Amino acid sequence: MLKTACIHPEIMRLVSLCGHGDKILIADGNYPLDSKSGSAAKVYLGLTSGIPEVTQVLEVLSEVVNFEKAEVMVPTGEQPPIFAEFQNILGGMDLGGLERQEFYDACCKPNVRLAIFTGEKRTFANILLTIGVA
Ligand SMILES: C[C@@H]1O[C@H](O)[C@@H](O)[C@H](O)[C@@H]1O
Repeated sequence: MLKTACIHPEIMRLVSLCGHGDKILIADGNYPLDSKSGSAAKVYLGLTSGIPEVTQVLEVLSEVVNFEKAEVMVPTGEQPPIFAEFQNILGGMDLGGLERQEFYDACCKPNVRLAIFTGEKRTFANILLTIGVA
């Protein structure tokens, strides 16, 4: 077993092919990943309801790559509590907010290189991350 934070072969391969400015989507279990992630490579990690959570995947990816920007899909009402968890994991980074359709559009752009589907049950628990320099 590898001693790296991430031991998933396909995710490690795809992340290693990314560079500064490329984007990675970690999506909740309700996100229409197949139709709303453009040409990004898709990894279906969701096993059952709630496993894994988006925050667990974010924690692991944050160990292997630097992120310089993070965007979330914002609902019309209250801000979901998971946004504070995202910020915490990302060392207090501000989150950019996109409306639902804007978020889908951003995720369909060619610079989104990897899209990860989780079993996350919480809604509006998607995060679009931009890779920074190492
Ligand atoms: C309305 C929103 O649609 C998105 O695709 C989902 O990922 C969110 O959780 C929420 O259901």
